[in-house]
Amino acid sequence: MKSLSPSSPSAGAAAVHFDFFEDGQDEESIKRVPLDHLLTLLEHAGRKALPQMVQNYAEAGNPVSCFVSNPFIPWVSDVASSLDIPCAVLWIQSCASFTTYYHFHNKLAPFPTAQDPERDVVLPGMPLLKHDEVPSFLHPTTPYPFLATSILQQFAHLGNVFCVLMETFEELEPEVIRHVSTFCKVKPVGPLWLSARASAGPGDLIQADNDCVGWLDGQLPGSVVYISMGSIVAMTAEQRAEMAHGLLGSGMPFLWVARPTMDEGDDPDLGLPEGLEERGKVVRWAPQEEVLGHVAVACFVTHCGWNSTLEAIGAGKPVVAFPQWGDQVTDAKFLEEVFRVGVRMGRGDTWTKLVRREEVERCLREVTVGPRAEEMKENAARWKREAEAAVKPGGSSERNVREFVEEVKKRSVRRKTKTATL
Ligand SMILES: O=c1ccn([C@@H]2O[C@H](COP(=O)(O)OP(=O)(O)O[C@H]3O[C@H](CO)[C@@H](O)[C@H](O)[C@H]3O)[C@@H](O)[C@H]2O)c(=O)[nH]1
Repeated sequence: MKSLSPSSPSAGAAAVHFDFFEDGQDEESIKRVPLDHLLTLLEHAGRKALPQMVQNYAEAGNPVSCFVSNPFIPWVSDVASSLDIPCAVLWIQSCASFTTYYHFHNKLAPFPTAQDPERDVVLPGMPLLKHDEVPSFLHPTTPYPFLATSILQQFAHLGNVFCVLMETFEELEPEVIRHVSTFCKVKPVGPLWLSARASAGPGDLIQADNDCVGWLDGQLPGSVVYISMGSIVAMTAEQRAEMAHGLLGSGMPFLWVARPTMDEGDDPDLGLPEGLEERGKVVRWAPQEEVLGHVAVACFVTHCGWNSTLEAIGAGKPVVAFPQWGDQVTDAKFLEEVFRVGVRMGRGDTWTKLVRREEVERCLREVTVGPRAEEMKENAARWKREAEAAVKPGGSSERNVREFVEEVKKRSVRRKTKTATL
């Protein structure tokens, strides 16, 4: 990866400036590194690089006043402490997931175990979670225990951070936010994509296929299914075939973000049924926020990554929830049963299960036709209004961002005073 200096042109547009450090890997070798080892490599390189980057910024006249880490890089708070710079965390999943991980880490409630894998989980401020609604990395059968280890380290580092910024909003998860606030300084500041749009526009590292917006312009209002599985998950060839036939069976036009799996490499042939593209459009990366905001889109088939979940909420679109792993299974429950804007297509960790074409078709019909679909549409429209209000001046998230900035400023002044008196 190329390293950029503070004065280099940044990657990403508008409000967000991306900076990079060397991880010692080239583009080919990194593909062969297992995911758990990648996190270790990142930590190793990051612990060395961050102090140097901080110094570079100071020398360029832009001293760093605060670090904001995310749940996969908890070691950042150690670096911040060693430099005497305040550190916050941006928790980029739901508050429901946060409290679940917190209770698991601190052994505050019983969770499914190898001996009792189907145990329900009861937590304060939360609806009951069935065993397949708990973030799947915490389940004894997970093939990705190292991801749980990595996320849980965040909770061991909570004492190092002065605030947990959360990508959610108070009106969306009121009870659980209230409960978490009793043991942790949490500030819900989302949906961040809505506030970024209102300020200067988001940055995006991946080039989107913008033609698909022109294609959407030619479709009838409320007619199109949008399908996307986020930035990590790709459907297997078998699942792609079932999805394709389900879409054909539904009779609805569609915009589908489809990529080969890691095992398939960069092969451009996705093996989709012939004639499929007469009925819809398949792209490798879409400008998702714009797509979800488009009047032609009727519903969103999503893997329920938390960003996609909040983008659906903020755009007011009903969803077919197709969770794959981790927090997505919890998000799917909330989308269906708490926010009441969607139906679940398969339960729990669907990573290794196949969802058949009939089920795809049934879910698409359920979310777009009939009284239940109307109710979901109304709920989605209400959440859109709530999300927009949260980030407007005076809204709950906007107030929390302002309070956070004031706190950083105060801490910065205190640090300067301390340095001056030494
Ligand atoms: O064609 C596409 C596809 C996706 N996106 C964007 O990519 C992001 C995807 O994020 P998310 O929905 O959260 O999915 P993942 O990329 O899979 O996110 C990982 O990180 C999330 C936040 O921690 C977790 O909730 C997920 O489970 C985990 O898989 C969203 O902002 C989308 O708008 C695009 O812009 N264009």
